[in-house]
Amino acid sequence: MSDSAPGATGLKLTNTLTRTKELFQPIDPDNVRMYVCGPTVYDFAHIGNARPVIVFDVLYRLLRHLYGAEHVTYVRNITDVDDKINARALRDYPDLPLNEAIAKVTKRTADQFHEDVAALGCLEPDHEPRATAHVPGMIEMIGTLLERGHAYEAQGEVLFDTASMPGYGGLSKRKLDEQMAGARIAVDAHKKNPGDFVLWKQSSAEEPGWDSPWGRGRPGWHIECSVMSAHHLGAVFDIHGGGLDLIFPHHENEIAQSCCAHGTDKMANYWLHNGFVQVEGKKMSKSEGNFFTIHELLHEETFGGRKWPGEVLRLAMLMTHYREPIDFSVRKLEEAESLLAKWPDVIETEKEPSRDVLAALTDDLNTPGAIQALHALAHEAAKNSAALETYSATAALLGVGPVKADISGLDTGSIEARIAERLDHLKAKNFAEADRIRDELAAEGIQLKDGKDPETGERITTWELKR
Ligand SMILES: Nc1ncnc2c1ncn2[C@@H]1O[C@H](COP(=O)(O)OP(=O)(O)OP(=O)(O)O)[C@@H](O)[C@H]1O
Ligand SMILES: [Zn+2]
Repeated sequence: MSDSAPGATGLKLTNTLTRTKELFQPIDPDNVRMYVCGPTVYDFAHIGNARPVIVFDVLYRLLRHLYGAEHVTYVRNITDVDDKINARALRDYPDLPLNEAIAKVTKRTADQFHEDVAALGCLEPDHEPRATAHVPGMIEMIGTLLERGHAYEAQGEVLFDTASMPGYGGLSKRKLDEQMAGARIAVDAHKKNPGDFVLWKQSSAEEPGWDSPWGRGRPGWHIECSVMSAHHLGAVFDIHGGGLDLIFPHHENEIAQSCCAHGTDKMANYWLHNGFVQVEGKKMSKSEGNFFTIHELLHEETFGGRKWPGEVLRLAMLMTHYREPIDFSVRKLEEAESLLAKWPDVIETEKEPSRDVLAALTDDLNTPGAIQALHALAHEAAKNSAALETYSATAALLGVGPVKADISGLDTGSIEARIAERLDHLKAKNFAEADRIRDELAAEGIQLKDGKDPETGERITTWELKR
């Protein structure tokens, strides 16, 4: 394939399917399609969970730059069916009916997740499907897998028959017989092969469930992503991403289900996986207890005795290549903060981003190289206004630096109406009410700046969104 192939932009990505860096060529350059596995919403997200969100946000921004913003579709799901959610609901709301308790846990966690990743400068995906809204699609896909001889029923479960798929294990390069060794045969006696995984399982009266041809039950985790990705992106799409730990079994099983249900030999053409955020050489994870939540890093003083701005956390994450491990440390954050402190404020500009930065990013998202080039440009930008514009366009492309937040989702009419109301209160010397409005807006992240109109001398108030 050459750089002049249709849709080729020179972007190269390391594809886990082939373990090589490949030239990216979209199926349809008018609609470049990417799916990233999102959070299971039962608890605060930790800074390790933030890594795929930030990494794929940079890839999303880059694709939008290369193909045009309206030619990229990014889907990141929310897993709101999971036994860990049920357990949390029972623990936190023992007096509520289970469905209500689950709804409370998932709403609380998803809202927190959105707040956290917005503070890290991440754009919202184009679609954010929730598993609970796609159960009929899952039942349909499981039915197809049964019909086609890729699944079987046993002891109230529907299981995927891994032996029915000759290419099973192609992503993780695991062979079925390797999975056999070390398998707990006694526990899994109802499975034909130990690697067979659950598509559907029956629910007891106390567990959440949906009616299905196999009784009232709930879907397994893997089928959720196969259905939600096909719904928004089709049977075969361009990029599928997530953390390294998802290669096996989650992504392997997504591929098995999707390919066998749709009769395709691929689910996505490029599979990208980010490395781990580690603490003292170990994966940061909830089960190890060695984690820091995004929320506490932003708002509490538990890590290094202070709070850390979202911009610093984001830059620190991008200073390491996405496939490498990151040791999460105070030093790393301080390094990012001192870089940011040297960079000028970003200005509005239509200018193209720096070619050096683009060259780094299109080389398998080389963000450390991009940051180095941006730093050199920031130095220039302090002296020269053309460089300031290029620097600004480049910082905006990466979503780093003191970038003004995206206000496109805000109700600006309501903000302006409240500002006008506050000005009326100030004129009437009704200061308490004026302050109340200012505080209310501040709580929404809207910061007011009072000034004077140079001609009339009248008080004017402008606002900006603080991340
Ligand atoms: N330490 C980490 N570093 C980088 N990515 C991570 C890390 N831990 C989880 N992820 C990624 O975060 C995303 C959300 O995954 P998920 O909700 O399953 O978290 P998790 O694996 O349950 O977290 P934990 O391992 O702490 O229980 C996935 O893409 C996963 O690969
Ligand atoms: Zn998934």
